[in-house]
Amino acid sequence: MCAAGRSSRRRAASRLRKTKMSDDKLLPLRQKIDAIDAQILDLLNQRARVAQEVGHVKAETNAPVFRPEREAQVLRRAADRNPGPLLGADIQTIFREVMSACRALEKRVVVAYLGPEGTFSEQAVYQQFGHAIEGLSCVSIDEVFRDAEAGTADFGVVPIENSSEGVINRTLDLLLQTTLTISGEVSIPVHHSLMTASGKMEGITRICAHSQALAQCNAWLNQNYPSIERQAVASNAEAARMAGEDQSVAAIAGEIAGQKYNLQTVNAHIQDDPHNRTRFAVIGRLRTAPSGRDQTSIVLSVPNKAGAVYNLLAPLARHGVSMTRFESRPARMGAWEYYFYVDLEGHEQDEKVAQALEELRQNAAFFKLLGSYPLGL
Ligand SMILES: O=C(O)C(=O)C[C@]1(C(=O)O)C=C[C@@H](O)C=C1
Repeated sequence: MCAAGRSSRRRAASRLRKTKMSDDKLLPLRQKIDAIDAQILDLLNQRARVAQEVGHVKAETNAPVFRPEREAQVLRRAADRNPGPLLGADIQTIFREVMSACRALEKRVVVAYLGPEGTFSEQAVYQQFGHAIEGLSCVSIDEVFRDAEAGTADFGVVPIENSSEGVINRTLDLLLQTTLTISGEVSIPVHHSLMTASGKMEGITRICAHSQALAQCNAWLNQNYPSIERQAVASNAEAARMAGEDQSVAAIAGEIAGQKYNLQTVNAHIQDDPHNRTRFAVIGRLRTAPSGRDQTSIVLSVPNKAGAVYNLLAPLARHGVSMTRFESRPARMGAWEYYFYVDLEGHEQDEKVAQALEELRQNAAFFKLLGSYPLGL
């Protein structure tokens, strides 16, 4: 064997010796991990058996299985008591999945969302419910509402506002009409990437994405691909599906959609706002109990006269209720000029909130309580 071959064998033998020395040191540590994992496994199933008993009590009293207020309290407590080194957010992710699995022993909730699979809406579903659920992919926000109203789904998750592009008008319009309530809110960071099947832009004649994503990446597209046609489609995941089937199509989508449809990233994080986030509403037939840190959403309308809105909201200041969000939307139907979507700090069952809501209800030309729910974690 030549010198080079002998040298290569020596290096390989040295690597093997180092690996064996390392494994000898790792063995007792891995045995410690195995012993702790056995305790975790036992404790998880102890917890699951108690959750099953909870499920039996709920079945006897026909009580709702999903309790957003209770889950918010469990997650807050886990993060507050977390001594580290695990990060609080990672501890909450773990406990969310533990509760999701326990809840599924009681009932595997069905959650409708704007599909297809791989959308940010689907990510929001998992952020709220964990993964032990049955997801129902819908082709439109309207269908999500219909499935939740019809009981085909227990809950729906719909986009309500994007930090770059503002409110999702269709969701606001449907919230006005629906019999459903808002029982939760989820906010997730939205990172858009430009993707193609080949990972290159040669031969690309169309860039497809949801209209919101095209708008959120408008400056970047103008800067980098000003001459390629842009086409709005039902969702980013749909754009990813198209790009996976057509070599002339590029998609703006998230990493999950890209992986699902076997796309390669051409450019990552192309959204114009690096802090781009989308807020989702969880809708269902559930009136959520107080969790200790809640928010209440309402819709109001007033006659079109000077100072009407200012006077209308006076009860909030009088009762010391903080307004956290205020959106106006032209009334597409009904007798009023505008509807005002208002988010308040507190739960409808809190005394000062209840008093303020009663005054608003009496003074407003139109009043609808959309729901009280735990503040996003
Ligand atoms: O406490 C309850 O009501 C439960 O059903 C238990 C549990 C949990 O695993 O902690 C599971 C589902 C609920 O949404 C809330 C909490």
